[in-house]
Amino acid sequence: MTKNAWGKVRSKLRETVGDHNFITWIAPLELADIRDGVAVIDAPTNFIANWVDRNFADHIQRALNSEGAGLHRVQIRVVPKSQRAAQPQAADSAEAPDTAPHPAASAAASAVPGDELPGAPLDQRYTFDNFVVGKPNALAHAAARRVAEGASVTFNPLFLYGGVGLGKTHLMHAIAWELQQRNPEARVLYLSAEQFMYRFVQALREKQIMDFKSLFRSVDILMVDDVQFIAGKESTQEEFFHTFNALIDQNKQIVISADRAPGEIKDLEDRIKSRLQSGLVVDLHPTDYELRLGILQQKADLNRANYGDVSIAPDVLEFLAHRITTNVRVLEGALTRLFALASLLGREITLDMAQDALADILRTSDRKVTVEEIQRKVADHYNIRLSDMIGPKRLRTIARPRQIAMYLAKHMTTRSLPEIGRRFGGRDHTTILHGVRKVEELRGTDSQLAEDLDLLRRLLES
Ligand SMILES: Nc1ncnc2c1ncn2[C@@H]1O[C@H](COP(=O)(O)OP(=O)(O)OP(=O)(O)O)[C@@H](O)[C@H]1O
Repeated sequence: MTKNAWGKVRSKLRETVGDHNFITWIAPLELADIRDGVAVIDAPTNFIANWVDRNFADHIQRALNSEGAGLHRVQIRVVPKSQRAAQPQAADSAEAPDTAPHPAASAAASAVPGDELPGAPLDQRYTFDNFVVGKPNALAHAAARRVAEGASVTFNPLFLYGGVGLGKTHLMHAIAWELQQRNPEARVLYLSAEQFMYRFVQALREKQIMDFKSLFRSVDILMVDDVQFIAGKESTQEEFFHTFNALIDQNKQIVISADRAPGEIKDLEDRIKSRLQSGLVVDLHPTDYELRLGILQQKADLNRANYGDVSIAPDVLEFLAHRITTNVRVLEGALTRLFALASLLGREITLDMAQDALADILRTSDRKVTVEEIQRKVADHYNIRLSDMIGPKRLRTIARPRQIAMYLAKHMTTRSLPEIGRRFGGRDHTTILHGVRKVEELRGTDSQLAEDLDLLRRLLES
């Protein structure tokens, strides 16, 4: 069995066990050998090996057999990462939550032998390579890159903040991956503020607070995600403050993320606020259309690799970038749903299918542009009367703007063709469809019209 075939088996497993299980349990495994009908699989820790053996061995055997391996057994053995042959970084990404050491945490953890290991798993997809840069996140990305270079500590802490699903966690993981790759010895510790609190409380309960302190003070880089979580939790804040100060004093890099700026986190002690502000504070702005389109194009390419046979009509990505403006996670979810559906049905992803399959998402992120607003803006733009939008005139100077309004109504609202027809003076849905198609066709050849469409869209979205 070649590495390539193992790659295929892994993709299959990802489909059967789901993303979350895959990242946590399957991604860290390596196929070591197949002999006499037995596949030998290496796992990096006892914990993962046991879990996989109990829960996923059958899946793995079936997936390998579907590639012609002819197995009657799968044997999972423990081979710590450091003892494995060189292998791609991506395959080693994630480990079990809580109980198993993460590669990024292992060095730090081993500083206190026998202690509970505090690191959180890193997602192998969250790398700089997979992060699309646009105007809204350029500064945060540049700052993250600088920290990931691991050279001299220039701003400490780096504080990243921004709304839900705008890429804070992605950037934090990317920093951790990069640092680890550049310097495998570096003791990088990434965890959420919630996990920090959990570890702290556990250490208190088990009277191991000195171990806890020395563990956290022995890391080279500490990364704490969603720090707003410790607001209102006094003793955790206190401990966090001391850890923070100890690391800064030793010139160790700290990276923090939160959903808002330090000064805006309620119930956070002032001395912590001011500490958090003492380095570089950068925010991830809400995405703009171009960034959303860039992200969608990248995710569509990744999805194509998973669902090889699915094709997607070009206007679908533009439609999604226009319509789903809430956050990148929702955007990703929408695209995944379309690919899964198209693959199940064996169909191309078209605009109609997208509108249908994503009606729930589109409704909630609908900016509530109405057909009437569209008609008004288009009439203004082309200097025609609003009544001509719904009237019967067939003059080109009136009929074309009307068709443009039909096109925008189809693309920017969730109204069906008959519903749009009713709002255009009771026209039949086939007339609307004809208008939409006409504009779609002209858009490719008439650059003035394409520009008008863009402008009108922006006006309607603002
Ligand atoms: N610029 C980007 N390029 C590629 N993917 C992105 C980008 N921004 C966000 N994402 C993706 O969007 C999803 C949500 O991002 P992430 O989890 O990092 O958000 P977050 O800001 O930490 O959100 P939360 O506040 O919910 O913790 C992830 O799958 C991430 O990969």
